[in-house]
Amino acid sequence: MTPKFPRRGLYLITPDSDDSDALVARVEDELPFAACLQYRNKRAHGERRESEARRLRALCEAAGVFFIVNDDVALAVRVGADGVHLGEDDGDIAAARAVLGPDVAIGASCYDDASLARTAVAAGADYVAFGALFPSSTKPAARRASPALFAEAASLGVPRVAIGGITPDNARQAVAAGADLLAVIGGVFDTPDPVAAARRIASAFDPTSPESP
Ligand SMILES: Cc1ncc(COP(=O)(O)OP(=O)(O)O)c(N)n1
Ligand SMILES: Cc1nc(C(=O)O)sc1CCOP(=O)(O)O
Ligand SMILES: [Mg+2]
Repeated sequence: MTPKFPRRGLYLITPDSDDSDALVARVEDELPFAACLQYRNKRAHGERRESEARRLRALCEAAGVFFIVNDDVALAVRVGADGVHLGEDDGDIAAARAVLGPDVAIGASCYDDASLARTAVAAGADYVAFGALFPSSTKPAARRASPALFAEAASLGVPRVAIGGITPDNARQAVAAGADLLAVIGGVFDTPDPVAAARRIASAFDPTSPESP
């Protein structure tokens, strides 16, 4: 049975990489702290992209982590992903739903715009993402999203993902604004200790967990 998209937690996204083995090894270490993993490698194409997606799909299956493919509905189908993430240039949500059927999750980038989120949910999206919440070194030109968007989108009834510049130090701010999941690349993978960073971001959802220095 296809798992349901998680309601809360760390939504890890793979960093760009030219080395498949290194990419898979890096992700494996942080998976225990993730509710969800998105395969996003803008440097991989064709067979390498498919092979990386298959390897990560298998790791997620074993770890019980929800697996999402970025941008590419056909690749998501080929590797049996649990979901696909679509941005403004990645095709129509209703068309993706028609291909994927009811059980594969669709996530939608909504940038800084609550009306995009309403349209996406009406078209069949299972979660919405707003960003960039903080300045992002991965995507420095990303337009900035107001923290107020998360409250505005609460009535949509789907998980709200925050993305862009999230780090262990600002993760609690994003959760306090109403984000249900925190999507992170650099705040985990560009740190000296990615496992510790992933653990700290995951702990932002636990109000009883003391903030570590
Ligand atoms: C969870 C999540 N949110 C937003 C994005 C960005 O999607 P998009 O605007 O299509 O940009 P690219 O990631 O394709 O460069 C995302 N991937 N994941
Ligand atoms: C891929 C992406 N999309 C964004 C958006 O705002 O839609 S920000 C972003 C980059 C996320 O990486 P980092 O965690 O390193 O900032
Ligand atoms: Mg995209």
